[in-house]
Amino acid sequence: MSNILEINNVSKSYQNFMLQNVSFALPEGCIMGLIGINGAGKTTLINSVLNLIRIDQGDIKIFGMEHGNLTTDAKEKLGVVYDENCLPEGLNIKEICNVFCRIYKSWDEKLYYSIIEKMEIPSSVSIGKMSRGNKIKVNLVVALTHHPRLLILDEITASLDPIMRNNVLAIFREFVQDEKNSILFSSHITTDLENVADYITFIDNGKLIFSMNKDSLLDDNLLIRCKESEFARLDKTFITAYENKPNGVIALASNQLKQYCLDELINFEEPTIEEIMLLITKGVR
Ligand SMILES: Nc1ncnc2c1ncn2[C@@H]1O[C@H](COP(=O)(O)OP(=O)(O)OP(=O)(O)O)[C@@H](O)[C@H]1O
Repeated sequence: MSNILEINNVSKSYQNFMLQNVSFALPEGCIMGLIGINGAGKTTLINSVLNLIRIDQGDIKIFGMEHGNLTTDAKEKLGVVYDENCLPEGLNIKEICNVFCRIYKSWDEKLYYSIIEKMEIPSSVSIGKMSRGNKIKVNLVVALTHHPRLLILDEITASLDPIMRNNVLAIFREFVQDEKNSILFSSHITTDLENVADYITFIDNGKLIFSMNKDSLLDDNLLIRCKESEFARLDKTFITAYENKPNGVIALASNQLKQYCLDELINFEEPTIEEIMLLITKGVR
């Protein structure tokens, strides 16, 4: 399995923020969720990948090519959707199709109308008159219709209702089924990522905390809720982060703790991605 996207030691600084030495790779046929709290650097990273901002250091390869030197064909194989409408507001569904079929060689009109129908997008109104969720959906349909190999999505699911989110997640699963296509998508809705992601990349304050297989992430970590006195007795070697709460302590620990902890009062749970993210971001490490 080769990598569709490779990010090596990427740094980018703004006056009050720095993306620091971020490295990770997205293999073919996989969905990667990019997580982090507001201002962590997700959009900065995505804009760096897309060469929309100039990075200070590092290198980024898409389809094995340096991201600033993509051929026209390679650019066609890239689908990008932001959390805002990037299509002309005055055009309706048919007019969008008429415009984009001239731009993309691989535009697939049949696919376009079939996803429009699947996503229940109103076809007679212009984009500008659509709801925010429908606007995002049309942007996603356009991105899918030129048969990209890599989809990059920045926080798009937050604008969709739960039923439509499920529809879209099913489309994502179908999209990567051929094991050639991949998706990098940032989201605050970590349950969506629990459903579809193969990998999770977590950045906090511009630093990469981890980029790893989702199943390993959930298997390797334990969540502990216990009294302060119980927490005091635990071997801290295995504690990744913890937070003092009014009714005790909540902690994230390595799965290895289970083998060494003989305290029967301690209850181990499988953490959610959100619990992992919040404890690492807000807890004591
Ligand atoms: N053009 C810019 N000039 C200066 N600072 C910037 C610029 N763009 C982003 N930043 C800063 O970089 C930091 C990271 O922002 P970024 O948008 O990448 O975060 P994010 O993780 O995508 O956040 P959110 O979840 O809120 O979308 C923020 O502190 C932001 O203010």
